[in-house]
Amino acid sequence: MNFKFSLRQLRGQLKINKKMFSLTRLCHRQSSITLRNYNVGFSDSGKLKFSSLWTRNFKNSILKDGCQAPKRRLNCSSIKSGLQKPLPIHIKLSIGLTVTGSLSWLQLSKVVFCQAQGKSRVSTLKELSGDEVKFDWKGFFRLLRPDIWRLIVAVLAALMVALLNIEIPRLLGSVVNIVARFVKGGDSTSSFTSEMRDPVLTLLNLYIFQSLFTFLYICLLSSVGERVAGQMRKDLFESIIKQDILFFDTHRTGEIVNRLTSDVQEFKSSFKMVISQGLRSVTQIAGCGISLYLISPQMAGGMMVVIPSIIVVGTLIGSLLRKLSREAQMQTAKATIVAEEAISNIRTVRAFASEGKEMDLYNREVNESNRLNELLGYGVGLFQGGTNLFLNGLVLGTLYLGGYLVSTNSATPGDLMSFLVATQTIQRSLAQLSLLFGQFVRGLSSGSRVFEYINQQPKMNLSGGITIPHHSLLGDVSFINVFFSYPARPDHVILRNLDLEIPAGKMVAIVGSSGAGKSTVAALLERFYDPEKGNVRIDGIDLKDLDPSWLRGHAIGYIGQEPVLFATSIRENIRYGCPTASDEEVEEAARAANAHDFITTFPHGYETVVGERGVTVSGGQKQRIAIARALIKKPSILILDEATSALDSESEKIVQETLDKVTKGKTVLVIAHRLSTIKDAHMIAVLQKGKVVEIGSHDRLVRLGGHYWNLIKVQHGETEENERGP
Ligand SMILES: Nc1ncnc2c1ncn2[C@@H]1O[C@H](COP(=O)(O)OP(=O)(O)OP(=O)(O)O)[C@@H](O)[C@H]1O
Repeated sequence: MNFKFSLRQLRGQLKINKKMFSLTRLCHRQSSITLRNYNVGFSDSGKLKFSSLWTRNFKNSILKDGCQAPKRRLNCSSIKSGLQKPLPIHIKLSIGLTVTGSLSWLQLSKVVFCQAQGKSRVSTLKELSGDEVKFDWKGFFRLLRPDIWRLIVAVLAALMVALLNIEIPRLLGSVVNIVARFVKGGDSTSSFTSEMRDPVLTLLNLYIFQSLFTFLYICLLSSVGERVAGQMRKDLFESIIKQDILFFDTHRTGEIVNRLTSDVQEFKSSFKMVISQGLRSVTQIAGCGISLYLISPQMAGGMMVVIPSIIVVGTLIGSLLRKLSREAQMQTAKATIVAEEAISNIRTVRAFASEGKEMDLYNREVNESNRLNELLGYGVGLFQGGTNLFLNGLVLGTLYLGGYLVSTNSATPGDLMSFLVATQTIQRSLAQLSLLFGQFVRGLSSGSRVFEYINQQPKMNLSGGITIPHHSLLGDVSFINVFFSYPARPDHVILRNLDLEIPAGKMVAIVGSSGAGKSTVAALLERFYDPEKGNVRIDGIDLKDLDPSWLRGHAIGYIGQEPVLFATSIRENIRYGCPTASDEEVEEAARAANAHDFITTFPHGYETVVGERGVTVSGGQKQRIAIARALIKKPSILILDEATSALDSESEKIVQETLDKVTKGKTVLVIAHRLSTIKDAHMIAVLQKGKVVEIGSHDRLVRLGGHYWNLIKVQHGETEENERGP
């Protein structure tokens, strides 16, 4: 059994006791799933030792189920192991045969190694637990706290509306009784008007107060709902934007945006509806129930038998609908992700003439979403139709029973009227509750998804640590014995034992074949990730001790292959590098980046708004704006990650001249594909499989005739090939 984890990775990921821990490997092959649990210990020499604890094979039957009915869940409950505790394991097989699982017992290890179709990945327990995320009530009340008084007043107003409703049936009953009395011949001592005045005026007052309270609670609840949703969005965005780069490596943009938009929206609607209508319905049911009892205990008794049974049946059906609703929501999100990816990568889609394919893919997801939503609609329709039938039957029953009591003089026509109105109120409230239940559940699941991200703590803080004053920062960079794998693929070691020194003010180039790990070196210098072993230092200080926001905001300037500009003015794009920069400083940076001249030729000059993703400026111009953006923070260290490789030869020449000019006197790490651009570098390091295999000046490496020479030969061949043309 060969685990390709390094010891440090495991420790880092699992936060386990160093002596011993257990690890479960899910291995998915064509015909079976194997779960193997290992005890992992350390030999005297410090090497990892695995001893198999138990193995379970799940053969065709389970697999077939899972394959033929994608997304179906399989429960392999209570697999006993050699450990002291039973290990209940729940495996979820989803489409595409990705094996995930939620191993609730895993207190020792938080990471499960999954292998599916030969591809392996490590997932955190949280990731694996999927939709099992709980709603964070504490977090919710924290959001509510600033508006608690508004909420309390809103709740009281909603209660008042409900309480006033309770009195209405009785008053209507008394009105009916007066009418009935006058129909029979009336009372000679008083007139119809004087008899009617009191109940009618009271009713009118009640209706007016009800309207006022309704207005009050709706206004207050809307404002509380909006504020809570707004704060939720802010907290969510703050949490997302602060997440480690790993988070963005492992979550799709569409999924993240979905939580920020539809999930918050859904939660807000549910919140408002549940509090206003839910509270009102419950109070009305209770209040009208009491008045029913006061009017006629016999009829109220009959109702008390019927209503709880409706609630039980309603709850059962509601929980089925809830499951369906969650699936429908997830499917809708899936469709959004497909659309989002296609739209944001429209150029690639167009270049491959894949519009049809994308449409098919989207249509398929939308069709599935429609199917589930339609199914949900049928379910809800059936449920509501059934509830209506039942409740109307209830009214009819009341009329029948009440009519009988009136005919035997056990009740007055007014009692019957009161009873009917109260029953109708209860009926409406129950129907409302049945609707609300689905909404409540949808709101909870959306809220859980939002809080899941809000509560996710990044491992790396964005600020805090040492800052070096600008005048004393030399810009000496060193990589010392660095080992690194991307957290999303810990089994794949990218850098091993990397040693690299970039003396202050010098330029060091990294070359090597594609995938050798060149950009990874730059990512580590920007501290997007921490090395698993070894250190990256600036002026002898470990990056981990430096303030990351100072590091990225002041010390290092990055110029990449495909600069992304924001859809705002050129001035604001340059100022993005240093928000406090004055207009003069912006122009100074643009001049340094050879961008001022072309910017001033635009009709709106620096105020020209670049289109989405910077499409209104050419590649070379975009790159020079990006250079100005990097220069404005006056960094001591510059990273040029294939900064000219996406440009045509004319733009490349201009940008290269710019770069030659701006890099003078700075510590520069250049990642270069075109070797001709780095001939003058102080040092060239050849990277192969994450290791520096050759280092020296261009001349020295050419003389050596090794890896660098081979790269030059290959590139020379490519160039000739290109020049000759097809
Ligand atoms: N975010 C990531 N998560 C997981 N693996 C990654 C990530 N980024 C890069 N890799 C992997 O790391 C390896 C090195 O990638 P890197 O981008 O550093 O190579 P490179 O030498 O810069 O290649 P190129 O010249 O093609 O840009 C590749 O195998 C790549 O698949």
